[in-house]
Amino acid sequence: MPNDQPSYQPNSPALWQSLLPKPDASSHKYSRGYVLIQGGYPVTGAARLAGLAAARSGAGITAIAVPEHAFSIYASQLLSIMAKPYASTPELYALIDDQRVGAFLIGPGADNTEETRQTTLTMLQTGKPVVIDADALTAFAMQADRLSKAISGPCVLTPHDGEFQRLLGVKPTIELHERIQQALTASRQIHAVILLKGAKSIIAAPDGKVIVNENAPPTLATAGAGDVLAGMIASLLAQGVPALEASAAAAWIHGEAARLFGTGLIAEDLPELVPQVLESLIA
Ligand SMILES: NC(=O)C1=CN([C@@H]2O[C@H](COP(=O)(O)OP(=O)(O)OC[C@H]3O[C@@H](n4cnc5c(N)ncnc54)[C@H](OP(=O)(O)O)[C@@H]3O)[C@@H](O)[C@H]2O)[C@@H](O)CC1
Ligand SMILES: Nc1ncnc2c1ncn2[C@@H]1O[C@H](COP(=O)(O)OP(=O)(O)O)[C@@H](O)[C@H]1O
Repeated sequence: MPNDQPSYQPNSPALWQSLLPKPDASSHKYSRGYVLIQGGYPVTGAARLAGLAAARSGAGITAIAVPEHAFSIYASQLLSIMAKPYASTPELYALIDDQRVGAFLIGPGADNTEETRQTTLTMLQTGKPVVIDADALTAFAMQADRLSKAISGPCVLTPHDGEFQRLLGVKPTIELHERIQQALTASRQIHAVILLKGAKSIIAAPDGKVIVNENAPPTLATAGAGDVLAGMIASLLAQGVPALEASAAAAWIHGEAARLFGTGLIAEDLPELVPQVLESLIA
């Protein structure tokens, strides 16, 4: 009897370790990757967590585009990560137009608004890698076709079950093979890598490749862990790692950092442990 269950690979460093970026003597901060994150208001912690994660994952420059009225909130708690204020939509789009940006992240704390939708579409128009998470997924609830039409470059969507259901009108199941099929169908429909988060995260690419990440302790079920993961993926994309491998590597490293920390994990702890995990993988 033919086996029509979708095939997948368990996530392991062997799938992506050789692609991890290594700085050398010719590196400068821009050549190591510039991540631009959309920062929202009043939920400001999420983009900052993502920024920390992007920077600790090796991006040479991480910046958060912030509405001018929220600038002091962001800037007061950021040092190496830059808060870039904008007073108008054209000013925000000028930040997005910066040729040096290597990858974008939108969603953490962005709010479910028309502005979030338009900013996402503007990022996608650049053709550069874009990570779409959290509120930027919700902002396209039942409008996945609008996203798929706009995607022209590498793109990773990182829904949890609720966001997946809002975006596509399909409730993810628990059964692994059916869940893989759901992620794969979404990936083909949207033309993006889908990282469907959970205890076992499914990472599906439009070409049919699927990786399942099980390196994830349950302590990751904590506020902001997804924001950190999104920042890590954006960082690897900005450093030139392809979308499927960037997603798989980030998921594995994220889980490993959580495992190293152990009990009492909060999202802030994850970026701090990423360098230790990267060191063991790159050495
Ligand atoms: N430090 C910060 O600043 C932080 C800021 N954050 C930012 O907050 C913003 C919105 O966050 P949010 O928690 O309000 O929205 P969301 O996660 O969509 O939950 C809404 C509902 O969805 C459902 N649901 C179904 N499946 C689910 C699942 N697997 N995991 C979770 N939920 C699931 C569930 O409803 P239920 O199914 O239980 O009825 C749930 O009540 C967003 O911008 C984010 O970036 C956070 O990241 C935290 C740290
Ligand atoms: N029970 C669990 N076991 C392992 N990992 C989990 C579990 N629940 C959630 N995670 C992981 O934790 C992260 C939670 O992300 P998300 O739901 O977006 O949270 P937030 O919006 O608060 O950042 C994801 O990487 C997900 O895979």
